[in-house]
Amino acid sequence: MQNNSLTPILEARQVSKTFGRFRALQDVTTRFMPGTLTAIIGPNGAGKSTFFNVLSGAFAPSSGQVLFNGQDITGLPQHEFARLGISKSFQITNIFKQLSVHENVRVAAQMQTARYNFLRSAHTYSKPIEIADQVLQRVNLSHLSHQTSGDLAHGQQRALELAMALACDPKLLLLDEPTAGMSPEETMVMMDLIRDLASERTVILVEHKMKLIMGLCNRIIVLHHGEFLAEGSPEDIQSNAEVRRVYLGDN
Ligand SMILES: Nc1ncnc2c1ncn2[C@@H]1O[C@H](COP(=O)(O)OP(=O)(O)OP(=O)(O)O)[C@@H](O)[C@H]1O
Repeated sequence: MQNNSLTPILEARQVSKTFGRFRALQDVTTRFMPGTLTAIIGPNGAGKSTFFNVLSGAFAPSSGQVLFNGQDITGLPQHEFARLGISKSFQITNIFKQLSVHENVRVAAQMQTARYNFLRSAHTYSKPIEIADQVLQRVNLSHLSHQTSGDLAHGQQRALELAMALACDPKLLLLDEPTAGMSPEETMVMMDLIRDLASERTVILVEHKMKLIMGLCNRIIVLHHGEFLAEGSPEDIQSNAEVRRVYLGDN
């Protein structure tokens, strides 16, 4: 495995994904450098979620390769992605709604610590509690630690998902529409949090809210009909005529 600043932390090489005879992704090649905050955008049905799922290990690509720090991770099981340090935002349906906020994060943290502390039972019990305390503070949910998760407001549930992803201390964090369904106030809080998290790790997100993306990310990738269309800074993308035509509706 390589590990220098010129090695992409994640790379997709000619990645395609078919569902039956339908090709949802076609030969997508792109690189994600360490420390960058990248948004994947595109019109409805462009293949964003499919690409996100391939990058996070939820789907194996039908062809092509995914590399993490230069290591081929194509088709590895999801838990191997997590072990390498790739975490994705848990979907709300993955929250145990009957458990408390703290318990949910502890379960996520336990998956991480159990691997390293298999034979050290005392540490195995105390470490997840410590991690849960830290990440809940990080996402501003400490005051709701003992609340039943199902009773949280929508924005707080999304913050809890993020806390669960952070409990694994990922090197690469993948977020699928982190502000979906949030109020403008909740969106602002989440944006600040993502900006803060991105100062310490690589972040890739799929997001529909253009204003949010433009103010948050330093790189944008545009997909269209399952193909790579463009990449660049927010300014590059805003002024790209092809992107404006297919994505922003300019003629
Ligand atoms: N499991 C599946 N089986 C069949 N077709 C699928 C499946 N998942 C996605 N597709 C199709 O692949 C295409 C890309 O879907 P995808 O969800 O990746 O797009 P998207 O850019 O995330 O869209 P949206 O912005 O609407 O969420 C769509 O035409 C979709 O209908």
